[in-house]
Amino acid sequence: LVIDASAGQTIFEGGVHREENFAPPRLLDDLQVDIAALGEAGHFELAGPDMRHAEYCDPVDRPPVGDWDAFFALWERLDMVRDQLQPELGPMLPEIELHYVRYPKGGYYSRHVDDFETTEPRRSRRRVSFVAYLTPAWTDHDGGYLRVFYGDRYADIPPLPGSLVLFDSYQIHHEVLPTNNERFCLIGWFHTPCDALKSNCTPTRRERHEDDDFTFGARVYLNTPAAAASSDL
Ligand SMILES: O=C(O)CCC(=O)C(=O)O
Ligand SMILES: [Fe+2]
Repeated sequence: LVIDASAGQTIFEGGVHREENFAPPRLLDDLQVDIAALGEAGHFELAGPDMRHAEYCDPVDRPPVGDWDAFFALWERLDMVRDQLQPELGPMLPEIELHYVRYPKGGYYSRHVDDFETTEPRRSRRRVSFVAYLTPAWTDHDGGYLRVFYGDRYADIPPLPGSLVLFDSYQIHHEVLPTNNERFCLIGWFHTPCDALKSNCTPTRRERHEDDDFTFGARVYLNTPAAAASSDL
């Protein structure tokens, strides 16, 4: 197991799983080199809407700079996480949505959810959100906590270097509190396949899947590798 065995159950129940030292210190060092090189190459771009103040970069489709092997090591570990979570959370596509994010001093991200109802047809939707925190050092004074909401209560999660945080993309409202220092992370989403013929696949009522099928509300998605392989994000 690449993360704690309790992770799938925690996420299934609408909790937040935190895994400390997901990226070991040496990998963290190399990832910082990678991010710095991509920054110098001008590969980061400001996110559009003003609810967030951060810059994003595609770590996969990149100019030939940085430490690809370090990024790839993190990507592989995340793919193992995806594999580990499938028995509890249902099938998730091998294509993973990924961004490096840089929050400058004063950066933030207002309260939001990562997946929401849509009337647009879609082939997959965000199922599990994850954030790998890649800032070299963090102290309480740096701020930039991830605030997660449970109804009218909340918890503040420190962006500890090398830690990984995972939660349900549809259920968990969250925000990034203003950071007092530059803050780096790799964020991304594991997608679940949708029935391409239906307009959307928003879960209305959650049920635990059984054997090879899993159910969100009224819809059943078959766990067939062929279906997963042919979908794109
Ligand atoms: O930076 C973080 O801790 C979370 C970012 C986030 O919520 C998002 O990009 O959707
Ligand atoms: Fe988010």
